[in-house]
Amino acid sequence: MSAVLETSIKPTLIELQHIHVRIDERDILKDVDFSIHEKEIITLIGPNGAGKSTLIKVLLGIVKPNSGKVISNKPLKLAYVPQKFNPSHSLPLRVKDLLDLEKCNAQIKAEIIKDTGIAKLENSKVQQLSGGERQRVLLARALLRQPDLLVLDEPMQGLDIQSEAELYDYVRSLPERYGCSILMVSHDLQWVMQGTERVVCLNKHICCSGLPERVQQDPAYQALFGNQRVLYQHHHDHCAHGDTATTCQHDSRPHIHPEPEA
Ligand SMILES: Nc1ncnc2c1ncn2[C@@H]1O[C@H](COP(=O)(O)OP(=O)(O)OP(=O)(O)O)[C@@H](O)[C@H]1O
Repeated sequence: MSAVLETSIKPTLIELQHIHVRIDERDILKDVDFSIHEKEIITLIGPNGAGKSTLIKVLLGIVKPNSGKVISNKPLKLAYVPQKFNPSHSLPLRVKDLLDLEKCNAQIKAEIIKDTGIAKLENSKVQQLSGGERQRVLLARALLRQPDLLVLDEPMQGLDIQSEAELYDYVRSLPERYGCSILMVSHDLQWVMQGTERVVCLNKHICCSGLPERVQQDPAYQALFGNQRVLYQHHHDHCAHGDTATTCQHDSRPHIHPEPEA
C-alpha cells in the first residue's frame, strides 16, 4: 500500500482549519489548513521566519490564532522537544530529577532510558550536559509523557553524525512502538525528507505537501529551495559503533548509542 493511501485511511489526530496568526500588524500564518493522522510522521520544512515554530505553538495551544480552529476528537497528550533548552543555573537539577517529573510505567521508562542512550547520565546535572546529551535527555523526557503527538523542533542539533543517524531511525520506529504521531521541524532536508511519510512546506501559508519525492518536484518547493536539493539516498548500517562498521549485537531494535566516554 502506498504511503499516501495509508495516511489517508489513518484517523485524524488533530486538525488546524484556516489558521491565521497576525503579530504586530504582520501576517505570520495565513489560512493554514493542516492535519496530522494517527501514527503518522510529518516533516515541516520552510525557510527562516516561515512560521514553523509559530505553527507548532498553535498546535500546542501556546499561541492563540487570530482566526481559525484547532480540532481534535479527544483530549490529546502532546510532548515537545524544543530547539533550545536553557535550564536555570540557579536551579541545579539532575537528569534523574527531570525525568522523575513525568509519571511513567517503570518498564517503559527503563526501555526509553536505554534506547535513548542516557542511562549513564542520570546523575549528571542538566546544566552541564553537552548539546547532544541534552537532546537525548529532552527526547527521553518527551517520550516518558507517552504522548499522542511528539513534536520535535530540529532535534538533530548538537548530535554527531552517528547519533543523528540513530536518532532518525529511532524516531521513525516510535509510531509503531508507542503509538504516537510525529511532527518534526527540520532544515536538514537530506535526512528528514528521507523516509518520512509526508512533507509539509510552509512559508506563512502551506506552499505544498505530500510525499518527499513529489514535494521536491513541486514548483513552490523549487522556488524556495532551488532544484538542486535532491533526496539523499541513505544506505548504511545504523548499528555500527565508531569507525569500524561492526553490527550492534545487543539489540536489533532502533536505538541511540550513548556518547563515547572522554
Ligand atoms: N512573539 C512574537 N512577536 C513578534 N514577532 C514574532 C513573534 N513570534 C514570531 N514572530 C515573527 O514571526 C515570524 C515567524 O517566526 P517563527 O519563529 O515561527 O519562524 P520559523 O519558521 O520557526 O523560523 P526559523 O526557521 O528561523 O526558526 C518571524 O518573522 C518572527 O520574527
